[in-house]
This record gives sequence, structure tokens and C-alpha cells, in this order.
Amino acid sequence: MTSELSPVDRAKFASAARAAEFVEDGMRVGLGTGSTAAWLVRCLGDKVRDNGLKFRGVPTSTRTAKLAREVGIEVITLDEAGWLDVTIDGADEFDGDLNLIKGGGGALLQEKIVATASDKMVVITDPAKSVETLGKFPLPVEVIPFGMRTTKTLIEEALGSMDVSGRDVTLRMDGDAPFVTDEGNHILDLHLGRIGNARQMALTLNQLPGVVENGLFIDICDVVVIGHSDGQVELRDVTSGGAQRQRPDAPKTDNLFRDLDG
Ligand SMILES: O=C[C@H](O)[C@H](O)[C@H](O)COP(=O)(O)O
Repeated sequence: MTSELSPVDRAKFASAARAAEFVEDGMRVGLGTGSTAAWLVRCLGDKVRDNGLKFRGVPTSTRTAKLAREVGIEVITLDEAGWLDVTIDGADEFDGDLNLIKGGGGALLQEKIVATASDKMVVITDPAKSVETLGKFPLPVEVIPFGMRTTKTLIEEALGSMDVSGRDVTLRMDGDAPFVTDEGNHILDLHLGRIGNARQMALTLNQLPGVVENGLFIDICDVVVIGHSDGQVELRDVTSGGAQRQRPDAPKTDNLFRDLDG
């Protein structure tokens, strides 16, 4: 089947198929959004159908929920799940510390809530999304519709004192109308070129009234699975790019990623 795919889709499929191996019977799994995450959902649906895999999935968007149901995955809400064993999701960029930009598909808010409520976050991606410094991909910021122009001005003012190489802020459109997220909000895309201090950027943006969430995922991702178009897959964990991070209160999952330990 993969021979019919474009090289980019072969790479996405390779990473998704490898990450699907992390899902075991009985797990509660966050299901990401986007074209790479859609491959994951299809791979997991195949495992449910062909291998009798039994797990419950928490989708991060209405799109993912629809696809998950179509392929036979049992879908529950995050509140029903309480806590997740693992979330597997795509990303728009990742750096050497496995910090991410997400939200190219507008699902960053649910994605961040779900990933943060998980023992582990696995990102599935292709090599083109690897960057030294985050920011080439426009940073999505979810804002409430009320007073959106004021919020945009506040963001532009805040960017004035930040270490970035561009400062354009654009409203994401869907045809002639502003794009609307699953939570009924809009997205401002920040064209920054290079984000000198991503942690400070994330904190600064989230302090502004009207901002709901930003697409920077700092210290949330544990493992990046990079698929290549020839079917090869590389795994990078937090120890290969930066300090080991572990949420202090996170319940541990014993058998995940045991193959990364050796
Ligand atoms: O809002 C969308 C998500 O953050 C996606 O995971 C991200 O945009 C990557 O999507 P794709 O796998 O389609 O490149």
C-alpha cells in the first residue's frame, strides 16, 4: 500500500506505524490531530480490527473523533478517561530539546490539554519538521472572538520586546471568514522567523487577556518518532536532546518505551 503514497506520506505513515506499537491492551490513549495523526488512527484501527487490540482513545478534535469512530476505535472524553497512558500526535516543528510548535491544523488547545494529561507524549513526524530554533513555522495562538483586534494589538506590543526576527500577526482565514476552532475561537498566526526564548514567549502570550492558548509545547513531548520516506524510523527521546524531564506527579507507565532504554 505504501508504494502508492507520496514520499512525504510514506514518511508520515512510517512514523505513525512505529508509534502505534506503543499502544497496548487496556491503555487510554490521546489521539492527535492532523495528517500524520490520521495515519496513526488508521494504523490503530487496523490493529483493533485485525489483532483485537483493546484500548480507548481520547480524540483532540472533532475530525479525529470522527475518523477514530469510523475505524472502530472506542472513543471516550478526557474527563471519562481521567488520565492517559500516552498521547500520540503530530507537530509542525520540533527542536533539539523536543519542544514543539503545534496548531497548524487549529487543534492546539485540545491537543495541549490532552498531552499534558498523559504519562507520555509521543510526536510522530517527518525529518522536514526538525529545526534548530523554533519559529520558521508561524506560531498559532488561539484567541477568543470578543475583542480580537485588541488582543492582536496586545500581542503585537508584547512581541516588541521579544527576541524574534519577525513580528507579523495574521488572522487565520477559512475562505472569506475567520477560521473557527472546535472551541469556537479564532487563530492568530505569529510570523516570527526565529523564537529566541520559546519558554518566555509561551508564558508571555498566555498572560495576555483574550489569549486562550499558544502552540508552543514546552517540556511536554517525551519522544519524537521521525519517519523517513524509505520506511526507516528514528526515535529521539528527551535524553538525546536535553535534560531528562519527568512530571513529578505523573503516574508512571512501566512498559512504555522500554526499547529506548537499551
Ligand atoms: O492543529 C494541528 C496539529 O497541531 C497537528 O498535529 C500539526 O499541525 C501537524 O499536522 P500534520 O501532521 O498534518 O503536519
